[in-house]
Amino acid sequence: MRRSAASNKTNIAVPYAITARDNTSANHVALRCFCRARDATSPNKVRRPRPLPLKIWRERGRGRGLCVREQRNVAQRVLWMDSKPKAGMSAAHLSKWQRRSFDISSGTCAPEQKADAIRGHILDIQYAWSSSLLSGAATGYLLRGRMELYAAVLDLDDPQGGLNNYAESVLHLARGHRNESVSWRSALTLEGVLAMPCVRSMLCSRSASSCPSVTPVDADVVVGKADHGASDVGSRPVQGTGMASVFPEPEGSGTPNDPRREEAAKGGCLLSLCLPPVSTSRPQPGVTPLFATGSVANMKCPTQVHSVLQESVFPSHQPVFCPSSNPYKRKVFYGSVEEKNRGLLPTQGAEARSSYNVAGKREVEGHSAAFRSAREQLVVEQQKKHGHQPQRAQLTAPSAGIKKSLGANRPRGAFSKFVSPLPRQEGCDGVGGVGANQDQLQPIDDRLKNFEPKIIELIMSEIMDHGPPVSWEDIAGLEFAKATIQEIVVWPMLRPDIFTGLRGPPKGILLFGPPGTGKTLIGKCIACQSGATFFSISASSLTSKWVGEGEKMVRALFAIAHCQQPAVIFIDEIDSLLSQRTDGEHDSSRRIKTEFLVQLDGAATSADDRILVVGATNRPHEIDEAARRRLAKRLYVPLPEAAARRQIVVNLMAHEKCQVEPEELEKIVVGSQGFSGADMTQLCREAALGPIRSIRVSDIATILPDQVRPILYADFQEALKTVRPSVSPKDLELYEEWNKTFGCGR
Ligand SMILES: Nc1ncnc2c1ncn2[C@@H]1O[C@H](COP(=O)(O)OP(=O)(O)OP(=O)(O)O)[C@@H](O)[C@H]1O
Ligand SMILES: [Mg+2]
Repeated sequence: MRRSAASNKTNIAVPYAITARDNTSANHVALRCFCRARDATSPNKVRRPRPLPLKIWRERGRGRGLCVREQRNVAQRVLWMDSKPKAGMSAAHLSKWQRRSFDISSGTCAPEQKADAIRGHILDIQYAWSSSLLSGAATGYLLRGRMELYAAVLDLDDPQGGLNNYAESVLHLARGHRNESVSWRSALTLEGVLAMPCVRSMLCSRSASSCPSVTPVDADVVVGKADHGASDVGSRPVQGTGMASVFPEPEGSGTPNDPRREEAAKGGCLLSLCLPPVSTSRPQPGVTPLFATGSVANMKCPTQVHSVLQESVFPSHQPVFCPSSNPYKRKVFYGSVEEKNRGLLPTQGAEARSSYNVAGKREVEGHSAAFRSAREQLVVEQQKKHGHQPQRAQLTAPSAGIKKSLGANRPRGAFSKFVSPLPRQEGCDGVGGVGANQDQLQPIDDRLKNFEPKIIELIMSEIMDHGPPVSWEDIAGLEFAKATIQEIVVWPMLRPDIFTGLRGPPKGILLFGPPGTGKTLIGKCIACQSGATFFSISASSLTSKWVGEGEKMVRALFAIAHCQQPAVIFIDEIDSLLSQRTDGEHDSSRRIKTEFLVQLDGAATSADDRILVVGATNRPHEIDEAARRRLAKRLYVPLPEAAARRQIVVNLMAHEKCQVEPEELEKIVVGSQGFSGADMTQLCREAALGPIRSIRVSDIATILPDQVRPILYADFQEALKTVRPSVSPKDLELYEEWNKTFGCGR
């Protein structure tokens, strides 16, 4: 039910309402209201407040439907009313709230009193919220104001006004003064205090006589937009000091009017410390230590102070980037740095700046500046190509801060979150934005505009970020397969200019062989080592119950891969997708196959495109002959030979406590003839359980990891009794046969 503003007003404007503002005049008004509420005939009695607004408040779901201001007013009133157990007590409670309000706003109160009063208010508000008298919004509003006031009282760096004087107590400990426990000795010494010059100088200025060992030094702190006028003397760098700053500072350039310094200050919370060599510096005449001048008082956010402390804990003399509480400032700061690094002109627009943001951050965070992933490279090239035409998404994106380019700038890693290729507004829920405003779901690349966003989303979710890193050394044996893959996949990605024409890589590879021989492992290795966008597609993700949907998926897959070049599409168990076409086959699966074959043939791609399809199967004979032709390089992944089996055991046992002599290892290798890589892994797992099985059941709960005996040859002997090869010789013959007929091995 809608209520008019006027009716709200009538209901809420009771004489007892305390205004939310804690200024003195507002409190006077409230107090006057309170006095008027007293019964004229019996002044000690307090008239009951009218219950209607409170009832409405409660009935309507704790103020839902009221604007924040109305909620605030009602909340104040509810607070007061609820803190009144009896009618006679109300005056006391009101006066308590009032007294605290006066304490908070008064200029004469001691900071301790102020802090107490604010704490009292906070407790009252919390109590009202926990008793379901206040809505979350009203509580948040009320608490926020008090928290800010509280923080202001606590963090004030004024010995008279501020409460947080940690240095005093630390100094007290460091001086070795006795405290409550006489026997306790502090391990802290002044010598042990980390080199934070400004703290030292402050400590020494406060206790000059008691800490002769500390060398006072000078510090220069540039903090956000701090006013350098009054405290400039203290913040001026001393010539000849070791400057640790983002911008290299030539000699004599540390003047207050230095444009770079101003730029740094614009960056928000950029903090640079000038740390002179401790042994040589003495305080300059007229240079006041930073803390004493009150410059830290200019640090409004606690994180800034935290940054100073961080510098003291990690005295690496590196520039400290204080994360600003204002994300916009942070963005601006990163932007400025990366513009410097990349030589972008400010006139090039927010689009260009934002698309470089991630790379810029990476540089700022100390990563290799030269490294650029394939996807980032693609974005850069696209920018160059269509420099004057901002991409579609960039035009439709709601703000520069959340632009994305088809996942190109996504953080990589096993646990990194999937980032949709579609621009999405803050607060828009639902993966893929299905059902969301279509205008906001425009794909970034024009080549993808004909595909439904949810299909693109689905395909993008199959892009495999680098999971647990797999290197070529992790794959035992399979030398021929590894060398061929490097030649086909890795080098052409590295040097596309050399691998052109006839040397151009094939469009498809088929890895076939018995189960558990490392085909999927090779796929993971390609994902890690090739530097290409790696799509790990399962056949099930390309099939759909909806007619025509499967083909669309296949088309979308290749279109996205086209946008994300160089790209590798890895299809594990490819036989289930590209099995031979038969007469009784379902129409939809036949169409998917056809579409896949068309795409694989490169109908929609040019010779310059770098899209490679890698299929893996242990049923190569079931693959459709047309698909077989298109997967031109068919590599046999056989059972591991003796050397490979040995390497698998050595690799796995390297992480365990193991005592196996070389000759015993040879016996294990001989005993595991016919085992696949997966079987060898299983053998090692079984052997690793041997030491555990030798522990008495009663000890298993208490034994320490160090007390578990190492894995011995005897454990392998036991394991060999239970682990059997998973590939039969008959199956092997089939693979060998197929390899001879269709394989590309020697
Ligand atoms: N050559 C190898 N080197 C090291 N480990 C291997 C090797 N081959 C197999 N393994 C081990 O076996 C496990 C299974 O291998 P993988 O999944 O790659 O087999 P696969 O060939 O894909 O089998 P399937 O055909 O059944 O899918 C791997 O995780 C790895 O631990
Ligand atoms: Mg596999």
